Amino acid sequence: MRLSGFFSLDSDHVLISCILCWSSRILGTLLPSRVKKKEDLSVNADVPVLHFSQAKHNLCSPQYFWKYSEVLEMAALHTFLKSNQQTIPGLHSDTQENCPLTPGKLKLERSSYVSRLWNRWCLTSITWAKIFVWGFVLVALMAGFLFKLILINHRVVPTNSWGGLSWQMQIKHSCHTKREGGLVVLVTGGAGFVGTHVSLALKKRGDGVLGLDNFNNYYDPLLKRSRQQLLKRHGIFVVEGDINEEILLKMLFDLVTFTHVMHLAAQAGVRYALENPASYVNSNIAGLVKVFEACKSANPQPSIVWASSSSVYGLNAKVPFTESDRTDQPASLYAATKKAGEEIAHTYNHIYGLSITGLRFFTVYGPWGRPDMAYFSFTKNILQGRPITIYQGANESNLARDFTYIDDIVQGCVAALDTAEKSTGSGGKKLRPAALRVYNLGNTSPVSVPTLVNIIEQLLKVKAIRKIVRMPQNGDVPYTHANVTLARTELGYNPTTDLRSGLKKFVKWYLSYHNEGITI
Ligand SMILES: O=C(O)[C@H]1O[C@H](OP(=O)(O)OP(=O)(O)OC[C@H]2O[C@@H](n3ccc(=O)[nH]c3=O)[C@H](O)[C@@H]2O)[C@H](O)[C@@H](O)[C@H]1O
Repeated sequence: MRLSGFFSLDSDHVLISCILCWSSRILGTLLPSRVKKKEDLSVNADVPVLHFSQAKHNLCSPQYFWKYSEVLEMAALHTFLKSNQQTIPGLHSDTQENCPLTPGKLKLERSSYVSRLWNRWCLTSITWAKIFVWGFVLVALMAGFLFKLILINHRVVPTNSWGGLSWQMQIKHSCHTKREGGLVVLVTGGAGFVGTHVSLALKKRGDGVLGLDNFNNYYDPLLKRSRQQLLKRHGIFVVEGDINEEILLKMLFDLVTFTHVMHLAAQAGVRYALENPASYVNSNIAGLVKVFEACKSANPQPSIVWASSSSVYGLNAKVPFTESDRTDQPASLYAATKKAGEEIAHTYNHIYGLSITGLRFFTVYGPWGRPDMAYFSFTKNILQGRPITIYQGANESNLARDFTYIDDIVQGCVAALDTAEKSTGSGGKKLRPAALRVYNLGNTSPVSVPTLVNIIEQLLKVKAIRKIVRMPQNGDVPYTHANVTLARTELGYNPTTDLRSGLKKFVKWYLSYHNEGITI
């Protein structure tokens, strides 16, 4: 059972504190029977456990009292007795004089019923009943602690997922290269749309590939499981875990010397940020930092290629979008987190010498795609005879996207990995300046959304029921168009698939996937 990371949880601190506190109380309850002589009853105002005999006029005969962490109560009693010209037999005189109190400010109040019951309980001598009750409380707390320990370990270390010889063997096997100078790549978001395609492309040419995916339910996890099966058939293992699990990342980096990290795990989707903003911060910012941290600490450090987005151009009106254009007007939280990612990349490059390449993807589509995207949901709804909603911009203008086919994107990703310079840090320190790059990966020919629908209708041979509405304030931008000159020059990137050809392949996959009886 692994304990690392466990004790950092606040609730556990509380639980452990409870156990210690109640253990001391139990011991304390059992001890008073041994405190019999007056000389044992000196009070130190600095010590929270107070023993003193009670003044004659108060209640009945002198008895032994003791309390916990109640300096104020003692002080209040002291004030009361002083103002009534009383002393407390059994207390050292200097303690009576030096009590930390301000006469007149505190009032002696009659203790509560529960408190009196508690005192009476404490004053009785040791009994088997008392031992039994306290023993029971202690055992219950320990049981709660152990139960939580098991639960947390179950969550952090799913029995069928992390650790063990077989798990390590699968990782090693998946990372095995089959060509001279082959890359060893950790693909985060490995069971995602782009992650699956990039992993397959790398594996096919003989690189070692390990996937990492949390299989979250942003869209149907069954599709991710199907992609995982596909990857498995090609010898690619996908570790089930989140990029925010630092322990897992450390385990993977300890186990494998990755030459590259293809970081594709992210919270995607522009409009979903209105529903679940925290997931964007968690994955696209916190998760990105965790990945960079793991890479920075690795020795040797891998080179990193990661997915930024065309959405960083935001409200930029200048088209086509070029890498040097302004990106300080994000229209959605998704865009803002991707922009933040680019700035974070700059920091890790600057401080730690990580070689980092950001790729701004332009509305990627194709087989095994994401069901939340328009081309996918339109296909599904048209086939099911359900209406589709088409957004329009100002003055009834059509929205348009530089839809980019997955194979072209894969080509750009692989080229970015191949051309990435090595990171220059070691032992968490930069030794010399490292490469920091950003490229547009688009198709360079925007198509309007109604045209997209026309093509899908023709391919499906089914008419869409169109519902045209004014674009809501949901983070959408009216138009995207990539200038890919830089990627063309430096990566040899060359998109070749037009929207009709790409959608044809998508529809073919969609129909065959559903004919196999899998529902999305
Ligand atoms: O390039 C990116 O960086 C992003 O690309 C993608 O975002 P978008 O370009 O918004 O793609 P997508 O949702 O397919 O909507 C396409 C068009 O259909 C319109 N649209 C959408 C839904 C609908 O019901 N109706 C509609 O008209 C809609 O208004 C839009 O005009 C990725 O999802 C995102 O993760 C990110 O990678």
